[in-house]
Order: sequence, then structure tokens, then C-alpha cells
Amino acid sequence: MTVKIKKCNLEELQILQEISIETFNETFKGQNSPENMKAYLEKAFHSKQLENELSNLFSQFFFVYFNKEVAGYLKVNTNDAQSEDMGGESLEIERIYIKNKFQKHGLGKYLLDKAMKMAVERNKKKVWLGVWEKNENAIAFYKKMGFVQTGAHSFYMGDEEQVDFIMTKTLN
Ligand SMILES: CC(=O)SCCNC(=O)CCNC(=O)[C@H](O)C(C)(C)COP(=O)(O)OP(=O)(O)OC[C@H]1O[C@@H](n2cnc3c(N)ncnc32)[C@H](O)[C@@H]1OP(=O)(O)O
Repeated sequence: MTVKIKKCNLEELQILQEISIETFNETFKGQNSPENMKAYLEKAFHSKQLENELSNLFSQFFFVYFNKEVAGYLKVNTNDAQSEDMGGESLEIERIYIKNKFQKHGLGKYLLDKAMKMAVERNKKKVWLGVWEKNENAIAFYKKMGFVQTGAHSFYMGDEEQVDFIMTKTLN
């Protein structure tokens, strides 16, 4: 078994779009209406939207490969690219998504470790993320990784306002 991380570039937009849609569907389809899912997917993962995000100097995407297959991805933001104004000393993990069939094999932790390493290299003081209050699996994972809830913010899934817990890990 070989696990590798590779930075995602603009040329790989289509692969990013495919895995983004696939993993978002796998994770949230069961708890949200088809209309809200469709509205969110079309907006968040539109080619133009992903192109803008991939071109942002303060956002970075990484694929994790299990053997030769893309098994998941990570998106991190710093500075103004963060989805909340957390300042220059923070790094945001905006997305860690592993395909269902590759979960519980250590790949989520692998991507999280990558984000933590980036934060240390950039002298950040904390790493934070927003996770849907009903996403118990991810909340348990982040707690296991040492994150604690420090707040909450609103988030729109289609026309439905949902609550994201903000979870934070302070770096030494
Ligand atoms: C900021 C955001 O992106 S929020 C959205 C998060 N993403 C999702 O919800 C998408 C769907 N889920 C996933 O992609 C994955 O399940 C993730 C990212 C939550 C976890 O990734 P995985 O690869 O499954 O976890 P991984 O195998 O690396 O587990 C690492 C550790 O966390 C533990 N862990 C993982 N999931 C859970 C859980 N649900 N409950 C308790 N512990 C857990 C593992 O047991 C493991 O512990 P260990 O190091 O002692 O062995």
C-alpha cells in the first residue's frame, strides 16, 4: 500500500470537481433535501468557483492517493482566504474529505497532519475549521485529533440555514 499527497493545480480542476461532488454527496445526501444539495453543489463546485479558489495564493488543495487512486482531498486557507476573519496567525482547514471506501485507513489523519505541518512552517498560532453540528463522524474525528469547540457560525445549504461548530487546535 502506498499513500501519497500531491498538491492540486489548475490543470486538475476536473478531478477536483469530481471528487468534491462525489464525497459531498456521500457525506450529506442522506440528511439534506435533493433541492438543497443540488443548489449547494452547483454553486460550491462550479468550475468557475473552483478555478477562482485554485488561483487564490492563500488557498491550497491537496489530493491524497491510495496506491494510484485519488482517495480524498484537503483544502487549507490562510490570510483573507479564510471563510471567517480569524487573522494572520490562523490557518483554516476548510475541507478534508475521504471517499467512503477509503475511510478509517488513516488517510484523514494523514491530510490533517499535512495541514498541521503547514501551520507550523508558517508560524501560525492556531488551526481552525467549521463542521456541521450534525456531522457526528467528523466531529468525533476532529476531537480525537485534539480540536475543541470554540464557537459556531451560520452556513447555508441551499436555502436552509445550518449551524457549523467552529473547532480549534492551538499550536505550541
Ligand atoms: C472541515 C471539514 O472538512 S468538515 C467535513 C469533514 N469531512 C467529512 O465529513 C467527509 C466524510 N468523512 C471523511 O472524509 C472521514 O471520515 C474523516 C475525514 C472525517 C476522517 O477520516 P478517516 O480517514 O476516516 O479517519 P482516520 O482513519 O484517519 O482516523 C484517524 C483517527 O481518528 C479516529 N476516528 C476517525 N473517525 C472517527 C469517529 N467517527 N469517531 C471516533 N474516532 C474516529 C480513528 O479511529 C483514528 O484513531 P487512531 O489514530 O487512534 O487510530
